Amino acid sequence: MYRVDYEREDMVIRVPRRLVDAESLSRFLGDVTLRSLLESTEHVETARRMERQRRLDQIPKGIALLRNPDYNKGTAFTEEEKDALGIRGLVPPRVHTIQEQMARVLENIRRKPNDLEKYIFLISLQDRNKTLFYRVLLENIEELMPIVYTPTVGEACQEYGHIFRRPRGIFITPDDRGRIVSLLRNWPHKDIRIIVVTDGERILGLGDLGADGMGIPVGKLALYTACAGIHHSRTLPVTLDVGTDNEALLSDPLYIGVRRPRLRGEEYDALVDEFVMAVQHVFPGALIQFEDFANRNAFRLLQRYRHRVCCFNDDMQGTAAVTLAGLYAALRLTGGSLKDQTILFVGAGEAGLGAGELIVSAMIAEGALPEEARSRCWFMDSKGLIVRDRDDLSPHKRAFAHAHPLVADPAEAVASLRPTALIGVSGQPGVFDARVLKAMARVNDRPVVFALSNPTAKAECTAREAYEHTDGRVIFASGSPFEPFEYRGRTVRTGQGNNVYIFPGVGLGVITSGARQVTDEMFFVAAKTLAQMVLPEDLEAGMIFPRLSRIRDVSLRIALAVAHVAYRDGLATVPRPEDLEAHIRSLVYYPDYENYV
Ligand SMILES: NC(=O)C1=CN([C@@H]2O[C@H](COP(=O)(O)OP(=O)(O)OC[C@H]3O[C@@H](n4cnc5c(N)ncnc54)[C@H](O)[C@@H]3O)[C@@H](O)[C@H]2O)C=CC1
Ligand SMILES: CC(=O)C(=O)O
Ligand SMILES: [Mg+2]
Repeated sequence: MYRVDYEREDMVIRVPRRLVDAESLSRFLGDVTLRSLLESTEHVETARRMERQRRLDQIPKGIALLRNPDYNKGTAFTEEEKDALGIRGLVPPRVHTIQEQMARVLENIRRKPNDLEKYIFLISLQDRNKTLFYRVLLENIEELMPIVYTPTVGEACQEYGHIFRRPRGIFITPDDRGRIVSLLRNWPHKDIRIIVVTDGERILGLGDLGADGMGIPVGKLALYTACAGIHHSRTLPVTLDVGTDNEALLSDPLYIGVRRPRLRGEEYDALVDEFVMAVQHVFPGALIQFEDFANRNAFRLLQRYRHRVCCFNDDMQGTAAVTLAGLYAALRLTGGSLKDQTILFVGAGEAGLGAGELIVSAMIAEGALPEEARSRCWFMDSKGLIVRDRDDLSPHKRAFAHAHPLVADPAEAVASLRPTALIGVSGQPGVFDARVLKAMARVNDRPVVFALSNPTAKAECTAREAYEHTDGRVIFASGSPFEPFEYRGRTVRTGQGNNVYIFPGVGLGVITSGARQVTDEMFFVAAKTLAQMVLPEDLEAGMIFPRLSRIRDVSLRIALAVAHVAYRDGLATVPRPEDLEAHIRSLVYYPDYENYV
């Protein structure tokens, strides 16, 4: 009897010994791909040959191979492959290594006149050769993340219709009601584990970009692969194109989306509901990440689905975890405990309130009473401080309304509340002006200031401003990266407080354990793990997050912590492997060329 290990790592099938010849074995196996034979007798060679032939049969041949980004290797096909796959003469004679190809890619990128051109080049590479795209991204993550992700992805979304080359992901419109299952079935890959979905209404801090927001799910999923090693064929970007209220887009002849005002109310909810249920049907158990929905829908959708399906909202929960991690790391510099901090959020939306709730739980875990914990988190929105006397507060905001006079000026709020940490999630550039920063420096030895709004142009202040107006005493992080700069004779390198440190690892932990739900506890352990991974030398240099070059390790550790929670809390559906870490490691994809012959 053979023990056969299939592509679905959790499946072992017993093959009866009577299936001695390749043909009957092949019939028995159907179209499942045989990955390796672990135990066998005299038929190992036959089965291996059969597997090689089956693999070769799957691979497109001739010019179709060079046009297929899943299989294309560009100039890296071997001499044997050129003959076996019918491409001799269709590629140049010289065979390059992937390292040589990466050098060419980097030379091209660095030659581009601006970041948008770099984005176009990189996305075109993703269209031609995915292995090379992900390898270059992985090995040059510090240089290239600002291109495929914030800030450049924001500019790319603003120009999406104008720079459009090839479609990517699935677009679902109101006209698709009743047929979303069939749209999902059109996707070429069948084993989807992670879906990032947006309706484009709040793309970063840039507002309603309609269907052009597709750049965000595409970018986030590229990071799932680069940062956590989740194979790209298991990911799916989705845009619910429900129209846009952005007049400039509606009148732009090159806009790619449906030209209609945004769908609202029951019809909107019904479309989202059909989508979520269609995912359960076509890709059962896939993790759905809600991304960049506007405030008015985000809270409601998370509430509706978080206990029913495997999903989370990245802007609320992912951002919450990275913010909490930043605070924990800052405490390693300032001393003291979280429950004794006073935190002022400027911005009381998805990101701010999500972070507030997680911080309250973390303070309670340290022994604070719930009311005590809440009283340490203060919020400002566009109308000023969130206080008890206001009668315009949503229930989410009211949970943080404390007794205080209404103050509209953040500098005044800082002077009055004396926060130890100031967190910007308002999407309003310049809100942390010299007065605000100086006020923070007056009431703290080491003021903690996070300007988390994206993209860079929306940051509440720049890294340099934060240093200059606090005599260099600030502990700073920003949602989008700032270049290192010279300050009083030393090079300051600040950290990026962005949910990219969280969602890839959480996703990896969830899909490897087969978690049925994504819980707040998972984000809590993700935050703790992330903060622990900040090295003393990072802190020394001014960084309260690990260098991005360590992101794969960070994601792996977070995945492990998240999977532990899934097993401990009875949420896992994959049997617990003996060695969880080895199991997760074995599933991590490293982009390298496969030998086809
Ligand atoms: N660094 C990161 O990982 C993340 C950053 N963000 C960024 O955070 C920003 C906000 O995102 P969401 O919370 O989802 O948006 P949201 O629309 O839900 O909330 C924005 C909040 O800012 C408030 N606000 C507007 N103008 C203000 C002003 N002048 N003063 C004080 N408050 C003001 C609004 O009243 C609202 O409460 C965006 O720029 C987004 O890119 C969001 C998620 C993750
Ligand atoms: C980073 C992110 O998710 C945002 O700015 O929306
Ligand atoms: Mg987002």
